[in-house]
Amino acid sequence: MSTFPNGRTLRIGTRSSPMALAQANTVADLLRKERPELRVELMPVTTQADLWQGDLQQLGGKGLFVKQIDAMLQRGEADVAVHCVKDVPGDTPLPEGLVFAAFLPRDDVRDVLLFPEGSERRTLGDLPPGAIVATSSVRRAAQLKRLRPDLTITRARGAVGTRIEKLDGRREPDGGTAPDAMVLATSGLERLGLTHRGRQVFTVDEVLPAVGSGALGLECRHDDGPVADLLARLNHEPTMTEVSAEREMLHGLRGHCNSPIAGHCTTDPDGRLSLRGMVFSPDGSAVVRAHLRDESGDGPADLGARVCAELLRQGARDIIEDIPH
Ligand SMILES: NCc1[nH]cc(CCC(=O)O)c1CC(=O)O
Repeated sequence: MSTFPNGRTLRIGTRSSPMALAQANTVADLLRKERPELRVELMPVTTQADLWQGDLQQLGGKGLFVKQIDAMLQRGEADVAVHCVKDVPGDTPLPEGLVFAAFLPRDDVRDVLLFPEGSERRTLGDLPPGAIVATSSVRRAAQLKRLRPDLTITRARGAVGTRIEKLDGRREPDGGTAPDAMVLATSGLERLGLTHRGRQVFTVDEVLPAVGSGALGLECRHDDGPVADLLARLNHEPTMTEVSAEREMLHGLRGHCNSPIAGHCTTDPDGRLSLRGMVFSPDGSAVVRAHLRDESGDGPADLGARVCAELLRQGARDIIEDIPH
């Protein structure tokens, strides 16, 4: 076991959005608790993707939010990177030389519906026919259309707080028309202290969460033993196992960032893993689903591969290939 030298400052690379800063501060506090003498410092970066107002696809996809932070870590300008696992691309391995050293205990994985400030509406059912719901997630859009085919889905760009300002009409909405409702992650609202804005929390049966949702991943350089050992003390094993199963499934599906893919793994009371996966066409009209349990204890990689194989057997490849990207 190598120890992080006392004199050195541990630098945490993070995006500079309020949610990212809250997450990085959570990690910093946990590390200080673990090693009270440790000096921890945040290194906030406003990524190109954060500044870009246009279509993210034109810039190179949503993986860009993590790419720039990972590059800092690779260059040795930070010692740790904190990412929402959901934002870390699953089709490619982590950048050269980087590893996930730990995952924090998973927060609420569910998506939640919000209405403009002051609205009396509480559920999807309260929305009039043809109402506009904002989300940039193709996974949420497809599942909303399955629940309510009449809805119009529009984009929502920017940090979570910015999106809520657009919903409330305190800022110019994306596409010019103010949405009637918006879907966000429960965990994101919690991290910003905005839980009170959530109305209908969707069950995982209504809206299956994204792979990695609610989990924070802590990366470091694989050859940085002292930091890896320190981070390992924060690792929550069940979250690591569940996220591994979900990401194995995602990797096998070879989706792109326009693929509406959902995956959610839980640990049953008997300790066995249970993984659900779904792949949708953008309007939700086509869907394949699989739900398998790791009965024989073969582990997360095996379970992820089996759910993936079942989705592919049902035609997931065709659904994914049919979507422009
Ligand atoms: N795409 C942005 C993003 N990335 C992670 C979260 C929240 C945390 C999580 O779901 O893990 C959010 C906000 C949202 O989806 O509302």
